[in-house]
Amino acid sequence: MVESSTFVHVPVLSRELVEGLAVAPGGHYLDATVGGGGHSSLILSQFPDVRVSAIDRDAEAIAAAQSRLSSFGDRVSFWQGNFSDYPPGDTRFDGIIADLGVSSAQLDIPERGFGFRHAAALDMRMDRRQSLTAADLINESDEVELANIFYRYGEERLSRRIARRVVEKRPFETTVQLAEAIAQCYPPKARYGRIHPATRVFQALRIAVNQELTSLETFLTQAPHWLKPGGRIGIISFHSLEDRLVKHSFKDSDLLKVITKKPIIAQEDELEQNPRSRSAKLRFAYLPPHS
Ligand SMILES: C[S@@+](CC[C@H](N)C(=O)[O-])C[C@H]1O[C@@H](n2cnc3c(N)ncnc32)[C@H](O)[C@@H]1O
Repeated sequence: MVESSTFVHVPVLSRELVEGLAVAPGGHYLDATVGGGGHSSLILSQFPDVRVSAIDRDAEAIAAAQSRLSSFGDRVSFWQGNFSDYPPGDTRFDGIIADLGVSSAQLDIPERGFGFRHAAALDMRMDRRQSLTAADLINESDEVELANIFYRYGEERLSRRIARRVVEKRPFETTVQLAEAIAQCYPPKARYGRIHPATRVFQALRIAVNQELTSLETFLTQAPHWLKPGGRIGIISFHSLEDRLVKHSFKDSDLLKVITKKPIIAQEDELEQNPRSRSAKLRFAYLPPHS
């Protein structure tokens, strides 16, 4: 179990997310990706009479958020699982937020296998009750399948070359072994650029292992039904495929009306302080009061 002090995540677009949610006095909010509890903590502390139901599929994130939000007592409750499987029962929310992808805390804990700075087993499962790991995908998928994953989810130009090398060199056990094999597919100069050549493939593998896009698609079809009339939904995405799904599901929804025609992005001050905010896009929609 990870101590909450080691599970640190600086939330992005916090001000914009909380403002855009237009929090109602006494309201009940769903944080579908509580992570380290940053966004929920802001909502609970700024609005003393609201409640938050918090979801995360990662047990360590839930433990960290429970500890961070303990001072709010029974104003906050937790559910561990995929937001696409959430059972809201008869509860309807005044607002729903999701801040997609991986947290810096998950990336920074070597044993989780999301990063490649330290040697660790190729895991990458957000929910460790799931059996499929990154090692399974890397060591068992065929070459075409791997190339497709690297290209589609990582926009990796050398997807085929990397897939061929992976198949030649496998089995891989550790993150570092895989990162080195990927780097060797690049000319030496490119290996020392600002972004490590394995970054895109690692992102792609993570998205595939956790089936992030299918989970998001299911969530986007269900979440509008969990809102009270007038309730808002705000989603932060970090990947162009995710943002496209969010944009189209809001625009094409029979239930929702779009609030943000263009996505909200981070301001200069946040971009300087938190490089992760560079790719963040926030979109809002609402359920009209008389729907
Ligand atoms: C960017 S972090 C959220 C950080 C959080 N907003 C904060 O302020 O600390 C994303 C979190 O979403 C979780 N997550 C990603 N996909 C999920 C899904 N389909 N269902 C539930 N949780 C998910 C991850 O485990 C991770 O903890």
